Amino acid sequence: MLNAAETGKFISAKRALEFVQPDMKLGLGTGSTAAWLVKLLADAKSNNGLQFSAAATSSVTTQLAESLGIKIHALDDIGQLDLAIDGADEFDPDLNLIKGGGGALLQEKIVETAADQLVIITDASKQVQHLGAFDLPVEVVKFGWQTTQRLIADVLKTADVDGQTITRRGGDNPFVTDEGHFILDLRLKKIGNPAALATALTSIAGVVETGLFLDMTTAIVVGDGNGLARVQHKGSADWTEQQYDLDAEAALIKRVMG
Ligand SMILES: O=C[C@H](O)[C@H](O)[C@H](O)COP(=O)(O)O
Repeated sequence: MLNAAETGKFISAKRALEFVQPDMKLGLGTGSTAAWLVKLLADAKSNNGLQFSAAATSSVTTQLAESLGIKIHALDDIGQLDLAIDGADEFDPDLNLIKGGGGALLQEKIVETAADQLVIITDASKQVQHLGAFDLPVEVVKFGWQTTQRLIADVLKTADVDGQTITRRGGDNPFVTDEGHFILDLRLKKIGNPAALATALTSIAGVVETGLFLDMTTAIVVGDGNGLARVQHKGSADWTEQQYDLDAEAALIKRVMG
């Protein structure tokens, strides 16, 4: 019923549900993998009585969650979160990430730095040895954005990084984030020192945030198309594995797909 990629996303979201305890305050991520989580949480709420409160990382996730009966609270009302669960565009062996492929990096970083745990749900295609194969999203304010773009190019030159800066489009116009900013995607291929690059970029006044999520992940869940979920916790080299029976999951998949 689902292709291998979607099955992997479903499996990682399903495995991540095991991190959720009753009455937790949750941060809900953005993207196609996080959408599975939102659907599974809505199902657990209505069919198993799971109680939780939630803040969201984007208008898209807010809309999806509320359409499924999950009330979304303002982050400032809900306060410190117990757990945030989100997807990623890339992860490295230290569980550092590139995020923002969907343009939600700023709200994601605000929500996820306010969470005691960050669980990343993903699949093996996102695993890299060095970050940077995925273009690095950088959120910039509209005012003077082309000047900011030039200053970013200078930073790359100074750091001896051979990179291009591409303005993200949304149709004929630049893509606009939930916070009213633009996104510049940096085509770097390989980021030698992610922490130094993040510091250099965010020292430019027009840069709001980067898609480098460093030292934030507490656990990563990697799902695959055969129903295998692998989990690694920060600071451990070990993976634990759990095999799901896809035939047994078929009814749940059908139910949450609506
Ligand atoms: O801005 C978007 C987010 O950072 C997403 O979590 C990321 O792009 C991964 O999305 P997906 O699960 O659709 O691959």
